[in-house]
Formats: sequence, structure tokens, C-alpha cells
Amino acid sequence: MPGELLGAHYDQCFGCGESQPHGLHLAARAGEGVSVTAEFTVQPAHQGAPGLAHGGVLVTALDETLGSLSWMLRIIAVTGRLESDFLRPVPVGSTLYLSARCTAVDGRKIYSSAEGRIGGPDGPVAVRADALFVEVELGHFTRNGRPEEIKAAMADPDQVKVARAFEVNP
Ligand SMILES: CCCCC/C=C\C/C=C\C/C=C\C/C=C/CCCC(=O)SCCNC(=O)CCNC(=O)[C@H](O)C(C)(C)COP(=O)(O)OP(=O)(O)OC[C@H]1O[C@@H](n2cnc3c(N)ncnc32)[C@H](O)[C@@H]1OP(=O)(O)O
Repeated sequence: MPGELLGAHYDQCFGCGESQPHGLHLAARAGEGVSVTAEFTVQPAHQGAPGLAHGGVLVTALDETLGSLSWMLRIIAVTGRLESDFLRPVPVGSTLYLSARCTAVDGRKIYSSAEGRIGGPDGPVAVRADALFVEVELGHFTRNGRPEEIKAAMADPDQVKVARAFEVNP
């Protein structure tokens, strides 16, 4: 439902994981249709230049927000292509108001766009991105991930529950 928190897809994820001490701790919410919103406050550890956010960190926030659209589609997908525009510098301490929406699905390809605004949800756009995510099966992770983490994830009932949530596509 619009406004509902979507939750982390993996508790060690750098973008959304609650147990990841170095992460961005993004918490995405469902929007209207196939869209999501999230907020991210730039910390001193995210600097690229004195007092300014590193562009790669901002792109990570966009990537994660775009990735959360998977929950709305019930499709497991990974980023294949991510094109970004940096329109304004983003100072440390500012909150990036992120929103993302799915624009098209073509077979395994999911097209989406996102932007991050500063100064408020209706403030000026500081960063934006267009993405192509590609649908994958769970085997993408189990075949390619380091065995230690895969084993731990598969032994974690909460993680198994997340993966199961993607088994049925309503
Ligand atoms: C047990 C643990 C389980 C844990 C997970 C559980 C649940 C998670 C579920 C959901 C997640 C929820 C939220 C997710 C949030 C995450 C945000 C972060 C997301 C990331 O940060 S994720 C990391 C970075 N990401 C990668 O690590 C991908 C590396 N990569 C590959 O793994 C392959 O590259 C792959 C799979 C992308 C494609 O490979 P492939 O062999 O399967 O398919 P193929 O190449 O045939 O492409 C099929 C069609 O996409 C077109 N296509 C592909 N790539 C393109 C490109 N770059 N530009 C233009 N078109 C492209 C082709 O042209 C073709 O198009 P066409 O069908 O028209 O010919």
C-alpha cells in the first residue's frame, strides 16, 4: 500500500541493510503505482570534497531506491545499466529526497528512473538516473556470491522469507 515501508532485501546490504554499519540505511516506502520514495541524509563519511557528498555515494542511493522497485514488481533483478546526472552539489547534512518509478518492462528488462531532491520532497533536483535492471533467478546470487555469505544468508530464516516473497508473482 502507498506509504508502507518495504524493508531491507538483505541485512548486510550497503544500501539498505540494518546490520551494515558502513551502509546508507535507506528505507524505501511504496508510492502510488510502481513507484517508491526514500530519504538519505549525507553524513561526514560520505564526503568526496570538503563538505560535499561523493557522487558515487549519491548514485548508490539512487541505485538502491531504483532496486526497491523490485518489491513492487515482485521480480528479483540486478542493475544492468545506470546512467546518472549530477545537477547540484549536495552538502553534508542535507537530506536527499529520493523517488523512483518503473517506466517499462520488456521481458526480463525493467526500465526505471529516479531523482534525488534537496531542501524538501519538492525541492530542486540534485541528482537523477535512468536505469535498466535485468531479472535474474535466485541462482544468480547462490552461484556468484562468496560461499560464506551465501551459506549465512540461507541459514537465516528472515532472509529465506525475503527470497520466498519473490517466488509468487501476483
Ligand atoms: C540467498 C540470497 C538471496 C538474496 C536476494 C534476495 C532477494 C533480493 C530480491 C530483490 C532485491 C530487492 C531490492 C534490490 C535492491 C538492490 C539495489 C542494488 C542493485 C544492484 O546494485 S545489483 C549489483 C550490480 N549489478 C550486477 O552485479 C549485475 C552484473 N551483471 C550481470 O550479472 C549480467 O550482465 C546481467 C544479469 C545484468 C545480464 O546478463 P544475462 O546473461 O542474464 O542476460 P543478457 O546479457 O542476455 O541480458 C538480458 C537483456 O538485457 C540487456 N542488457 C543487459 N545488460 C545491459 C546493459 N548494460 N545495457 C543495455 N542492455 C543490457 C541485454 O541486451 C538483453 O536484452 P535483449 O533480451 O533485448 O537481448
